[in-house]
Amino acid sequence: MARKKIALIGSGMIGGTLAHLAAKKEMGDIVLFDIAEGMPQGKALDLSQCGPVEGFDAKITGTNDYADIAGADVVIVTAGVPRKPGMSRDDLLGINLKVMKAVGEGIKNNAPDAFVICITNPLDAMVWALREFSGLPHNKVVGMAGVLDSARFATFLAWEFDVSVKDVNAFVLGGHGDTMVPVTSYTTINGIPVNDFAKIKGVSESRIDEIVDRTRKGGGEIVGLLGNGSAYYAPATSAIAMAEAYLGDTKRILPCASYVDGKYGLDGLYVGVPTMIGAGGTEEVIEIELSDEEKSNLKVSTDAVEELLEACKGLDSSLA
Ligand SMILES: NC(=O)C1=CN([C@@H]2O[C@H](COP(=O)(O)OP(=O)(O)OC[C@H]3O[C@@H](n4cnc5c(N)ncnc54)[C@H](O)[C@@H]3O)[C@@H](O)[C@H]2O)C=CC1
Ligand SMILES: O=C([O-])CC(=O)C(=O)O
Repeated sequence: MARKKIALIGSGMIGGTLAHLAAKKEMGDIVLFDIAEGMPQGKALDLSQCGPVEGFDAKITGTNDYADIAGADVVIVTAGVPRKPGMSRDDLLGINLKVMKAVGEGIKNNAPDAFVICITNPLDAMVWALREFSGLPHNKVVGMAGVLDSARFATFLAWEFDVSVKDVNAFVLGGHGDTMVPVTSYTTINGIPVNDFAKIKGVSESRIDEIVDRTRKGGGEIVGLLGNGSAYYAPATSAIAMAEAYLGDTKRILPCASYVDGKYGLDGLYVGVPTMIGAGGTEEVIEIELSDEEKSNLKVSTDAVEELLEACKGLDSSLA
């Protein structure tokens, strides 16, 4: 059986990390694409030379030509610009929307059968625009954010309770902005609801609220510390988990920016919801019961995404 092919559009910090992870896991052969000349080729050479040390078989190539992504099984998109300290993700909308247009056309013309995972910010608007520009089916285009946001929530909870991260099952819904919705009612420590666990451990409700707030601002905290660019290790590993679910047809239930049309009272929007990923792409959006407060928090978050979609339509008339 031929090896799988993974195309990475954007070979910057996340793109390079994705390539390394995918190679180490022998997920398939890897094509690094970027508009910067020489850079994807250089990264591909460098990464190839990890093979003998780490013991992986993967052909890694770099390119500036979309024709080289032909036949890709999975395409992961990080092309565009990251934010700088003091900026919000939404400030990237204008510049990254143009990038999504070029990338969407490149995918449509060269890898129309791929499962496409978008990472570029502002995430929920960019994945929607990428789907529109590429014309691929909605179930084959998804955004990565919820796996990362949930991993941040889980990390902070594990630190607070001094327990293994493996036992923390944390859950974040909504858009990938500061209005995202960490859902404590669905967050457990190996099955024990987090609020019950907090009582057992003598952790106050206000401390849990602080952790929720830190999760919401988790991306900005790293942007502020790095000073130049944004997080890339955890974003890359989160997208790889989604790609593995597709390639292995594992039917994992992951929080993804999926196309929601009808459920959660939403009308044709990409936003973070529990999603089953298998060989069919995003096979099912799972609608969970939410409290009135959680519903109203989700509405604030989805309203913010809707505003961004309107802004996209204003900037590019082909989206209107
Ligand atoms: N969804 C999420 O949870 C997260 C999203 N991000 C976003 O991911 C994106 C990428 O982040 P990094 O890899 O750190 O940025 P980076 O700047 O290191 O890499 C981006 C790459 O895109 C390339 N590029 C620009 N225009 C292009 C085009 N038209 N076609 C192909 N390549 C193009 C650049 O040359 C650069 O190499 C940013 O928008 C960032 O905000 C970052 C972290 C988490
Ligand atoms: O904060 C940013 O700009 C990058 C990002 O989306 C994240 O790390 O969650």
